[in-house]
Amino acid sequence: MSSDPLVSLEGVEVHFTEENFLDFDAAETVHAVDGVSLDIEENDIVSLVGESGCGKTTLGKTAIGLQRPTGGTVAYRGEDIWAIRDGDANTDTEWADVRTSLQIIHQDPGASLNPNRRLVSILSEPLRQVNPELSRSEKRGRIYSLLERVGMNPPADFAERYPHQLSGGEKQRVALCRALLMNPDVILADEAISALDVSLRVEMMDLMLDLQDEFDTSYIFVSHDLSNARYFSVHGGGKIGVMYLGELVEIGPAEDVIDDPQHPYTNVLRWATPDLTLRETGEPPMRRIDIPDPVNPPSGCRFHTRCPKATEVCRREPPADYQHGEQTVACFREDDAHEYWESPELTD
Ligand SMILES: Nc1ncnc2c1ncn2[C@@H]1O[C@H](COP(=O)(O)OP(=O)(O)OP(=O)(O)O)[C@@H](O)[C@H]1O
Repeated sequence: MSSDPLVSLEGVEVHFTEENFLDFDAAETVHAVDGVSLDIEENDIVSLVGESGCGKTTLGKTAIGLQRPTGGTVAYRGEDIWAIRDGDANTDTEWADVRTSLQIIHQDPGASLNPNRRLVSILSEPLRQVNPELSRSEKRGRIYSLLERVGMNPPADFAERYPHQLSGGEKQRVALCRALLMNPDVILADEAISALDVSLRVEMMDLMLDLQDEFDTSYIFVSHDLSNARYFSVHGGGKIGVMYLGELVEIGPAEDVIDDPQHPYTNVLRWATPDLTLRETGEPPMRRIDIPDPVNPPSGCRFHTRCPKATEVCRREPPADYQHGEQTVACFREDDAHEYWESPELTD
């Protein structure tokens, strides 16, 4: 067995260049992800949180090989996945196997389930790919037992239904079954519970966690909702990674990040999550509420334009990653000897 992480991102950057059809010289580059390094281990859980547009989905898709990075590397078990994809790697690893190992479930499962096929046919497809040796009745047996396992009873009845005959929660369970039947190493759950009724969200997260051990998989859980990310990562013993304008500003064990946030932006997210009942004051702990444009991210620390703790040096210099216990934090405040402490406070 290799000791390499399952998936390892090193200095990953994803920039999207958008043409301006009125002025071809004025193409704009969106800095969706910048300089992110992150490891996903076996049976790991990493929840990615942050405001809309901060790059969570792009980072998740990059980690599972659905988005090619414009800079940095993404390795699967120590091998560069894009070199495998391009046939440039000196390896026996096949791109098709990498693709099978890295799965996704979306916010809208309905869109990814073929409306013209019954569930038994939708769920036979991954088995055909991964276990071609199974007979028809063995496939059916596996599908029934998994449907039963995710609470869709009686399975023989559900197996004959079409996607439009299912509720949103049932569709999401089918999407989860389909991903699991691929026998994946990692599932990217991209806002996978956000569209469900609040009462069903915890049920779905519990189901995903129960199935994690049985199927030996890791999750990258993308959510704009810190309380869901907390539930998922705390119950699964995983991490929370906080993103701001394309950068990972804090990552660590879920309880540490929630109970003892080190980055001033993590504090804002915590403040903005009423479920956490952690609001200490009526005012948000930041100087401005507007999010800067990812086409033109601020210099230095990207959060300096809103940060209540920013000093002149934050405008000038991007902070390094500092270690605070098991948390990794991109903020000068972690370094007692940094010139930050002598630098004049930003007030504009
Ligand atoms: N294919 C694309 N082409 C151009 N820009 C893109 C593309 N995909 C994403 N972006 C931009 O990249 C930035 C990050 O988007 P992303 O969807 O990763 O953020 P997010 O944190 O997942 O947001 P949300 O929670 O709203 O889904 C945004 O500014 C978005 O508009």
